[in-house]
Amino acid sequence: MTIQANNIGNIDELAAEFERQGVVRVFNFLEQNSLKTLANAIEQPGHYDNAFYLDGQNKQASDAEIKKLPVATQQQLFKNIHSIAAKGAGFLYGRHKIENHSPREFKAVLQLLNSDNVLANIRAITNQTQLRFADGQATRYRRGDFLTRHIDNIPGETRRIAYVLGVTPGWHPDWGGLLQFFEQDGTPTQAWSPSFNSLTLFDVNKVHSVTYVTPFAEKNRYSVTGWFRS
Ligand SMILES: O=C(O)CCC(=O)C(=O)O
Ligand SMILES: [Fe+2]
Repeated sequence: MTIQANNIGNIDELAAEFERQGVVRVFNFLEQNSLKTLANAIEQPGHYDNAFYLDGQNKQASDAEIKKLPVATQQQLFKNIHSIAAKGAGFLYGRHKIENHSPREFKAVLQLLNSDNVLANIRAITNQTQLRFADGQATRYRRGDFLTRHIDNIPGETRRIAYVLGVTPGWHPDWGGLLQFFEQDGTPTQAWSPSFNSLTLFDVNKVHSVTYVTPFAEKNRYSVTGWFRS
């Protein structure tokens, strides 16, 4: 199976925008049939574990594993996740790291992002000539999910450019789930609604978050995210 991209558009304009603000969006990234195939696969609930931050560690547990816990323990778990989040650290969302055993639609999108053509375009847009490959994960943010402020540049890893491919049609910006950027001091700057079929690219040193998905969101926020690495 293959997933295909549309023509990426005017590289010089995209590069100028990236240079100006360290973030740029490519709209209408995937070809229509490929987009439908991916959107259909990404909504299947079985793919995801809940990723969250607790006791200073990144953890993962499926819905079934959480449901098996006594109700009081479940409540305490979310209380603990929230009390760390209140201090500005942490996250809760559904995550599926794309690996060999992943659904073929997920592998195909990662293959596209690693194709010579896409890699060359991303290098040209970001002026990062040393990019070698992309890793990826499918993510699902449900009501109550969030990812607090952070940067993606982790010591010891070779992440250079973060990407987010929006795979939810008809997202309402009042539902939350915005990709929010900040100044270093925490002042909010731009926020992007996770618009369908847009590929957002940003510098891994930019401070950002995914805002809380509100209790009245009528959909889940799905995307494929990851990093172009050197
Ligand atoms: O989903 C997004 O918009 C951004 C995700 C993100 O910042 C991350 O996974 O590090
Ligand atoms: Fe991030």
